[in-house]
Amino acid sequence: MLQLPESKARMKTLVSVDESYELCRHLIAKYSTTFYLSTLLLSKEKRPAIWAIYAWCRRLDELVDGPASAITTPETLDLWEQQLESIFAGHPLDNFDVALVDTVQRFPMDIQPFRDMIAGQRMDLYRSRYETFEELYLYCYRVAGTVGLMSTAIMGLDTSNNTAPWYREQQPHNPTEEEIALGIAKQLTNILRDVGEDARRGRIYIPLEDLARFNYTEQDLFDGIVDDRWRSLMRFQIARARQFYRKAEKGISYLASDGRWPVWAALMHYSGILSVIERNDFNAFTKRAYVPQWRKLRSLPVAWMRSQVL
Ligand SMILES: CC(C)=CCC/C(C)=C/CC/C(C)=C/CC/C(C)=C/[C@@H]1[C@@H](COP(=O)(O)OP(=O)(O)O)[C@]1(C)CC/C=C(\C)CC/C=C(\C)CCC=C(C)C
Ligand SMILES: [Mn+2]
Repeated sequence: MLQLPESKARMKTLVSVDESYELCRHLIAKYSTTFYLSTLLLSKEKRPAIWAIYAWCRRLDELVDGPASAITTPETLDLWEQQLESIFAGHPLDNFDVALVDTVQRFPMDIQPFRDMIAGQRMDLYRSRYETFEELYLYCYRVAGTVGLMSTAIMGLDTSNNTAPWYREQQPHNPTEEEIALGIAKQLTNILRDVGEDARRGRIYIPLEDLARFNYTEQDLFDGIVDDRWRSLMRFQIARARQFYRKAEKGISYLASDGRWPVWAALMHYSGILSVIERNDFNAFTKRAYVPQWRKLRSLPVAWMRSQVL
């Protein structure tokens, strides 16, 4: 179980930078094999930095989502925020933070996306419904769009894409919106895949305005009713998520070349979850939509081709 660190006063000597990256590597490999495998396609310098970011995000998410979430309060997140400030000031307070301090020094990045993610996790402490898509979008930006901004700071951009004559007059394209779009698409996908699990915890992320549009009630959702109203509602949600994937795809060619393959691979895997939901006749309540390992492996050469030519 992940825990907040002991208080500063009781802090023991921290591990070395290498040992800390190893802790982060273990954490990502344990929680998310697919993310972990995608990071192996990155250069040796960038890979551990992504692990450090992942570990910070995952530990934060576990505070509000994991087994110890019952004892997480807004004050816990205040503490986490103070710890973040300390990381950016160069002072790690626990063994995982040692790697992140090294990462933010080697790959200068803005602290704001990290603060925004804490704000997103805070929303999970007091909200279990979203009235409109605009409200849900803010949540998705905070808990997932921010990951795009953090990761791109490490993966880097390749400005040689901006050398065509028509760029001379303009600012080079900065793919911030596309970076965020991939996080949004991924989060919308998570929401559709986990709809049953979330309902069992009393949570509904699908905007209530959408439920109303398809004449589907909260009670129907808690009862796991799969009928034509539900199928139409899900088709609508899936189409929306795919719009964000399409937007994200347009930004990948602006990434430094070693980042394009892993990002294509990750994108194809997440968007594949939507197709599995369709194949399951939209029954996300009792059938967990997952992409089998062989299919993920099969998509790697296609992801590579796309990373070379698109
Ligand atoms: C130009 C362009 C397209 C650039 C690409 C930018 C890029 C690499 C974007 C990555 C976007 C992305 C993969 C976002 C992940 C979002 C995510 C998984 C959010 C999860 C939130 C809470 O959701 P929930 O509780 O429903 O999920 P679980 O069931 O608990 O999983 C998060 C859990 C927040 C915490 C996020 C993470 C732990 C993921 C961090 C991932 C990385 C740092 C790796 C990204 C790197 C690559 C190579 C794809
Ligand atoms: Mn979670």
